Amino acid sequence: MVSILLNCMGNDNNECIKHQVQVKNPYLHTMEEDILYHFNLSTKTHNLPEMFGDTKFVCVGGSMNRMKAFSQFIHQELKLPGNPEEIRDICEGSDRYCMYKVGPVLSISHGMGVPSISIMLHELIKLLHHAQCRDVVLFRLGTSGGVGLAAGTVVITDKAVDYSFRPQFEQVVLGKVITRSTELDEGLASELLQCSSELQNIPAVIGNTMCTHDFYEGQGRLDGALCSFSHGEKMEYLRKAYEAGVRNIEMESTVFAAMCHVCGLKAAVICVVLLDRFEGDQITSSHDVLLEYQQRPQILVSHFIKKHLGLIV
Ligand SMILES: O=P(O)(O)O[C@H]1O[C@H](CO)[C@@H](O)[C@H]1O
Ligand SMILES: O=c1cc[nH]c(=O)[nH]1
Repeated sequence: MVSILLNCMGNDNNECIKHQVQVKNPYLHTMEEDILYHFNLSTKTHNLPEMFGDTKFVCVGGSMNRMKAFSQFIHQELKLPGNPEEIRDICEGSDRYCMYKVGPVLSISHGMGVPSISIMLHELIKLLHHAQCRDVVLFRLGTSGGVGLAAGTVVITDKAVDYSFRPQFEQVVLGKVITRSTELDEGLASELLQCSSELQNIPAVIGNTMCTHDFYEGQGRLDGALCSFSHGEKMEYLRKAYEAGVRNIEMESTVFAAMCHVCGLKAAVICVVLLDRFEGDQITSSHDVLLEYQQRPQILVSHFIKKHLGLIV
């Protein structure tokens, strides 16, 4: 990454443009202003290149509090000047998402489920494009249900798969289904696994992640307000998922992988497991244990970032 950065400081303009964040929308450049409505930012009212141009790592996760805590954590990890308690929410004018910038790291919340993260990603990718960012890596830092894995294990996603264990994301566009690949960067996943082996207390595996559109029936839970299947049918589905290489279940990975893939962005999904779904449905660990678990993907990615910034050899 450092060598690419150096290239972009020189005169090779084509090389620079090649590494800039791309959008796949021919209409975008014809617009006089682009309002990123859910971020409360706009190309006319904000100097996006100045605010975000040096961004290299974007970390996203469901909860606003988690992503605020991550920004404070990474601020300390990178030993940046200033008080981490005073990091400002760039999206404070909107109550949809929160966004914090800490040196080259952007930390953003995306809410729960595909529609919520998808809206955020449209605006995030446009933001990175307008800001002329280059060589950006995206990480989803999440929580998940494990499939044959103990609580606390971190799953680095190999393939993000749908309810039928297919590595694809289906989007309805103008009444028709468009299917997009959910391929993630293999090298990045391996590098993250290597990072986990350099850390204490971050048990990690690479496996497939199943993305569902619901936490309860959609993930085969028997404890929702509705349940239309038996315990045996649930176990059979989980067994089939396990055989297909699925090691965890969450609710955003396929659209995250698909949108990053289409736009040529390097991306990884790193989710900690909160329970083993073969053993139950309810999340019974204490608040403190869950808090420690959800810090694990953050510690892993912080280690990766520090290595890439040359802060650890
Ligand atoms: O912990 P986050 O990032 O929110 O991810 C997981 O947790 C939520 C469900 O509790 C879903 O959004 C799922 O994907
Ligand atoms: O079981 C779980 C736990 C967290 N998030 C999910 O989507 N499922």
